[in-house]
Amino acid sequence: MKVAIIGTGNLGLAIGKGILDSNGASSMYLTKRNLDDIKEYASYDKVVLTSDNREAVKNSDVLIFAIQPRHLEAILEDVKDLLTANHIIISVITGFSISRIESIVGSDKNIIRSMPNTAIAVGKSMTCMCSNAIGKSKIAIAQSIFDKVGASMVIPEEQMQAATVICASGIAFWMRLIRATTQGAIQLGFEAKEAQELAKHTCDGAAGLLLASGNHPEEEIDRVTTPGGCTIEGLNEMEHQGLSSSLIQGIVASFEKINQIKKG
Ligand SMILES: NC(=O)C1=CN([C@@H]2O[C@H](COP(=O)(O)OP(=O)(O)OC[C@H]3O[C@@H](n4cnc5c(N)ncnc54)[C@H](OP(=O)(O)O)[C@@H]3O)[C@@H](O)[C@H]2O)C=CC1
Ligand SMILES: O=C(O)[C@@H]1CCC=N1
Repeated sequence: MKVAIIGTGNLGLAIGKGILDSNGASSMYLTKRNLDDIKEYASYDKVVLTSDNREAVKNSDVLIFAIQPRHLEAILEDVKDLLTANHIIISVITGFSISRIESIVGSDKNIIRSMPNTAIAVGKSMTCMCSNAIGKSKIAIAQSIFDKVGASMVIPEEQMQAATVICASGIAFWMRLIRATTQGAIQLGFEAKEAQELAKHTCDGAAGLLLASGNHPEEEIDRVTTPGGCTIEGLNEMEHQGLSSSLIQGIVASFEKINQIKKG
């Protein structure tokens, strides 16, 4: 698979790294205007660095657009005469609809809108995606790329905003929970570094238990809560202080904001 990342910034580089680490591409073009930021990748066998998006499109089958929303239209206009029915066009751009992309490049192109998260850099992204009518036949190819760097799910386009909040912003939400746990551990007497290790690995273990067993979180909670013990005491106090409620309200606020941004 010949892959091009158009716009190798924070997310584009994370995707590129994830695909390279998983041997998911036979060649990879990385584009941006200022190549100094990614010059360390020049020494990779399969990688070509260029500021010429047209060169990248000509030499690749899978095109992953990871620029800021305000740049997409001009870049698509610039390359659209090179796009063919064989290209798989993947946009990771927040809030940019498939119909808007079709209006620039045509509805006869395979267009996939996907929302990975930054854990793609370590092979653990939860990536949601949807496609236009013609792109449905290629979505399995896109999934095979993103499954190498985590898990993927095909969803209707109407759910992409919600998926952005849960999976992309979700990385930030989970980081805050890990930070708060770290602060708690420091208050209980651990050194900051130790506290962070304890919080990170416990979080990883909790998610790992659910992924491996398919159990509901409450089932795993039941296994740790000794009647009259310290776990239920802590859990109930967290709920008295509104833990679940504040998380749900935060998620809903984030969703309302993303919909406002879309309308704006
Ligand atoms: N799923 C997620 O977790 C997240 C998704 N996003 C979405 O991903 C997209 C990218 O976000 P992010 O990586 O944070 O943004 P960045 O600004 O870090 O990256 C965009 C890159 O595009 C490059 N660029 C700009 N113009 C061009 C051009 N004409 N040709 C080629 N490259 C160009 C810029 O480099 P240079 O200036 O050198 O050209 C820059 O490095 C956004 O649209 C955002 O909506 C964002 C954050 C999180
Ligand atoms: O914060 C944001 O608006 C973007 C979308 C998802 C992650 N970052």
